[in-house]
Parts: sequence; structure tokens; C-alpha cells
Amino acid sequence: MKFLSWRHVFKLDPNKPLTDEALRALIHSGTDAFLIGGTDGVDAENTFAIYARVRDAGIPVALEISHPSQVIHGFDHYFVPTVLNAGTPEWIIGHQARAFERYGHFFDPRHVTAQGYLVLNADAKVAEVTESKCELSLEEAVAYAETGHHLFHLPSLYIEYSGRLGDLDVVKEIRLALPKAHLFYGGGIDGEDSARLMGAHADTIVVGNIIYEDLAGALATVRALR
Ligand SMILES: CC(C)=CCC/C(C)=C/CC/C(C)=C/CC/C(C)=C/CC/C(C)=C/CC/C(C)=C/CC/C(C)=C/COP(=O)(O)OP(=O)(O)O
Ligand SMILES: O=P(O)(O)OC[C@@H](O)CO
Ligand SMILES: [Mg+2]
Repeated sequence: MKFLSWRHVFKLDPNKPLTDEALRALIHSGTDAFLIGGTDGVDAENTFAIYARVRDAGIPVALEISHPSQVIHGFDHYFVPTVLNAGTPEWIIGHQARAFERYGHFFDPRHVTAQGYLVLNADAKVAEVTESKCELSLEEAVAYAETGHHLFHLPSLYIEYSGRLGDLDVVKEIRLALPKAHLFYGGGIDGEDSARLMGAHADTIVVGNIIYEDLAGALATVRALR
């Protein structure tokens, strides 16, 4: 699977404005891929608009599906989230099953990967929407990750602290418990130091918000992993 070699990913939010100049800088940054995704105000139109601006850049473009209307042809890869610590089964398997009713006939396992999320920042929109249980002990967090990997055989796990830098011990302990799992880490990476910190334990780091707040900081996160 292509994403296994990605060390660094920029996450582009369809609902946030980005100048052509900023986008050019991201394209030439040396990142391994673009991931298009977000929870708020994301629809087919703005998803396609950002996709159309990066599809010919020569960098893989993946879609992280957060709404069924976002399922659009053409991406190099599709990630279907399942939130392991969601408060209701809807976000673990419900929305996905309904989307399969609609799009199952298009499904190609070579281009679609299930991604098991552990949503750990209670203040993030994604935690609110999925009613995630974020107040987990270290042991509980590891247990959710182990369940996703060993029991559900998910091809990748995503430690999601969207909006703030996560607890390093949680990332370290999940890494120690699951040396063979492919771990994405996202949340609060804003420069070289935080990129190196989380990149030492996660296979792929995802850099989102800082793109829109401090482009130079965002670009520095790529250099940190080289
Ligand atoms: C036509 C075609 C090419 C078809 C391909 C076939 C295909 C892909 C079939 C699969 C269909 C399918 C099963 C789709 C999934 C449908 C769906 C809606 C599933 C639910 C996904 C889910 C659990 C969403 C919950 C939210 C979540 C985890 C979103 C991921 C993105 C994320 C964490 C954003 C963070 O958001 P941000 O905006 O940064 O938020 P903050 O405010 O918290 O910072
Ligand atoms: O926006 P930030 O905090 O960088 O997080 C990245 C990503 O994990 C969000 O889904
Ligand atoms: Mg965000």
C-alpha cells in the first residue's frame, strides 16, 4: 500500500482558504502526500476545488472521508475513518455501512484503506461530532489501539489530537505495544521540534492547522523529517 512509505503529510482543509503562493510552497516542500479532509463545512464542492488545485502536482493526493457527499472519483487513495473511541456506534460502523449501500459497487480495496482513529483532544470538533471518549488512561488508550490492530486488523491507526500537541507518552506506549502497526499521528505539529518529537514514534505525521497560521512553521516540519 502506497501510504506505508509516507513520513510526512500535509492535510488540506477544503473549508479553509489557501493562496496559490502558499500552495506552491507546500507542493515544493518535499512532503510525501496531501491528505484532503476536515470535519466542519466540508462538502463535495470545496473538496473537489482543493483536489483540482493539487492533482497535477506529482504528489499523491488522498481523501479522508468525513461525509458521504465527499466520495469523488480520481483520488490516488481513500481513507475511510472509523473512530475506535467514539461515543456511539454510528461513527464506528454506522455511517460506513450506509455509504457502502450507496458506493459499494465502486469499492476497490487497492485504493481504499480503513483507518482506526483514536480521537484524544476533547476540544476538537471531531471529538464533539463523534462524542469521543477522550479522557482515557494510558492503558485504555493502548487497549483501543491494540483492539483496532490485533482484533479488527485495521491497516492503519491514527492518533488524532487535532488542534493541540498530544501526550508523548500515549504515542510512545502505542508504538511500543504495536511495533508493526502503521501509525499516523496528527495534532499541534507546528515546527521542527514537534515534528521530530512525534515523527520519532509515528510512521506518518500529519500537519494541518499550522499551514493556515504560519506557513514557514509548516514548511519546517518537512525539513525536520529529512
Ligand atoms: C466513487 C468512488 C471513487 C468511490 C470509492 C469507494 C469508496 C471510497 C467507498 C467507501 C465509502 C465509505 C465507506 C465512505 C465513508 C463514509 C463515512 C461518512 C464514514 C464516516 C467517517 C467518520 C468516522 C467520520 C468522523 C469524523 C472523522 C474521523 C473525520 C476525519 C477527518 C478529521 C479527523 C478531521 C479533523 O477535522 P478538523 O476539521 O481538523 O477538525 P478540528 O476542528 O477538530 O480541528
Ligand atoms: O490540524 P492539526 O492540529 O495539525 O492536526 C492535524 C490533523 O491530525 C487534523 O486532523
Ligand atoms: Mg483541524
